[in-house]
Amino acid sequence: MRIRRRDFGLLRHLWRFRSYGRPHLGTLLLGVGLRIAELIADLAAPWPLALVIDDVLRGRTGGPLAGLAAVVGKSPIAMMTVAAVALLLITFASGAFDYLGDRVMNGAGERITAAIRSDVFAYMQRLPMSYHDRQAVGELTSRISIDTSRIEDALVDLFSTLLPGLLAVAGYATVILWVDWRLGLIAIAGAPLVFATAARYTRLTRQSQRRRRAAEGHLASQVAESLQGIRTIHVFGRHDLHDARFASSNDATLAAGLQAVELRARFTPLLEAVAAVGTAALLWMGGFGVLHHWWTIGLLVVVTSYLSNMVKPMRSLSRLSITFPQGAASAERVAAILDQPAAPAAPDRPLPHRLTGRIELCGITFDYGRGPVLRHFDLTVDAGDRVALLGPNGTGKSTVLSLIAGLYPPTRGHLRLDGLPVTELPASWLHSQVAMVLQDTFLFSGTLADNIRYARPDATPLEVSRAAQAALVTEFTDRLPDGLATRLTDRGTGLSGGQRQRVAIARALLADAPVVLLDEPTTGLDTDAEELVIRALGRLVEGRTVIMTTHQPALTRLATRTIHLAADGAERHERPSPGSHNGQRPRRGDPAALWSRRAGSVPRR
Ligand SMILES: Nc1ncnc2c1ncn2[C@@H]1O[C@H](COP(=O)(O)OP(=O)(O)OP(=O)(O)O)[C@@H](O)[C@H]1O
Repeated sequence: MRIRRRDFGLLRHLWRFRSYGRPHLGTLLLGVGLRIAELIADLAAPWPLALVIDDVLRGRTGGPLAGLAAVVGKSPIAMMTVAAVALLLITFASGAFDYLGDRVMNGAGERITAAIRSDVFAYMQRLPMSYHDRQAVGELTSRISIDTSRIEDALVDLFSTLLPGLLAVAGYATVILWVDWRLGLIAIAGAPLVFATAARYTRLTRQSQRRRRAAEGHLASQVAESLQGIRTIHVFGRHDLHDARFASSNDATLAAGLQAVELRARFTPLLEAVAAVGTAALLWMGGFGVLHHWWTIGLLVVVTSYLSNMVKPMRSLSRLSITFPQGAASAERVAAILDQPAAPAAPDRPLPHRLTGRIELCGITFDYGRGPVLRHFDLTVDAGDRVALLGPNGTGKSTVLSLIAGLYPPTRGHLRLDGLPVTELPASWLHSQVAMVLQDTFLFSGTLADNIRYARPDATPLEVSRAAQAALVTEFTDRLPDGLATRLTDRGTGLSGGQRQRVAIARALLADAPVVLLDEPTTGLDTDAEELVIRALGRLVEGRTVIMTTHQPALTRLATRTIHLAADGAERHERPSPGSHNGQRPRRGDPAALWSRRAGSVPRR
């Protein structure tokens, strides 16, 4: 059998997860021991029958069980009783070892999978945003949930099937040869053919499993996308479009699944047919030998029984031609996540407890991979300044905020907070200094209080409730029977846009970060909701450095400066904000003054 480079590649992917087995090595070895014990019991199983046939029915006096006859006496009843009891004990022992072996192996397998899943999830979560921008949610979900389980199957099979299977086949072959080498040679002559058949199927299955997992991953991403966009589907009544997309992915998955089923269905009968050739040869030549008194009937029964028992581990080994390629294909998909370069670790340096909030962007160029979005962009924001970034759609306003929040590193240029390069700051510290309110606030399942506490898990209930009050969240939660303890369902459905934004503001207030980024926080709200959100924002921006992007003139009342981004992401025109008293910063401690002023029109080019 020719082993291709690609085979090693696939096994390499599976092999790299071996370290997860290391903490469970003792358990896995215990499992192997139990499998060996089961094998020994199985090897002993045909001998009571041989005893009855040769020593009781045919009255033989010699043979391998002569010693036993000397112990229990030659009475046929005594020998048959011993044979029957032995058969029962051996069968029970084999069953018990089988049960314990399965529990030990599969238990270790479950733990190994849980550890792999948890590490892959943690690593994937921390991968840079540029990676997540390119990935479909469903595809990643499928890798974490399904592919890790397939790795488990392969790793468990390595210990529970491959090692014991090889031991069993070798054990049976050795014992058969020991019982009578001529009978043994006849019996095991067909084994190489069985292995050649299994090897061929392994190759075919590997390709089929790769296609199948890719199709399943695509199907999962279709489902996830449709569920995320379910509101839009309902609004436009385009269920038919998504039915069609799903059907196309489903057909591909079905075709790959049917191909796998076909391969699997063909495999076992073929293997048994190959094994039957050996059994038929043994039956004919073994019977011939009995007629010529080369060996006894009992011995022929034992060897025939061994040969048929040998098919069991062979069938288990043949299953590996499915689970191994399946596991290898899945390992390749999971390894693709782990092979993504992680965000570089920040250098160890002393950091201030709290930034003053000065932000500098010098000569920033940024490219998502489809051409520069920002070119040589400069902006300096003094501590306590409130800057509104304005400009047409797609000019890179949100991108500027994402860069300051450390979500992407600039392609070129320098971005500093209080003189510290953002790309060299530890993510957890940076997020404690920069709070962000987005246009679409994502709320997680849990209570409203949990969602507010998301920014600062150690906040006390009193602090959460104060933040909720300041952000005008209590204005609507006071009318709910459970108040802040109201549970939100998946993604926080059940709250209006304005209510969600006020929860986001409470979150940011609780974070108490010196820098606040507001990315179109009032978009899509009606005038009343907008007014409430702006009132809440007024409390949030007080005493902090703020950069906001907005198309809503009302929000620019909170700004001290407005900056217009031009379409090429570089050119800009800077004006004092109309709400800033000729460019003077509004008085601190008087946010009401900010939202009571009439919104002035924002000067445009
Ligand atoms: N994650 C991303 N991957 C690739 N391209 C992106 C990504 N986010 C934004 N872009 C592109 O970058 C450009 C700037 O987008 P950005 O959202 O920063 O603009 P904006 O000025 O905030 O627009 P708007 O006013 O519509 O919110 C757009 O052309 C957009 O298509």
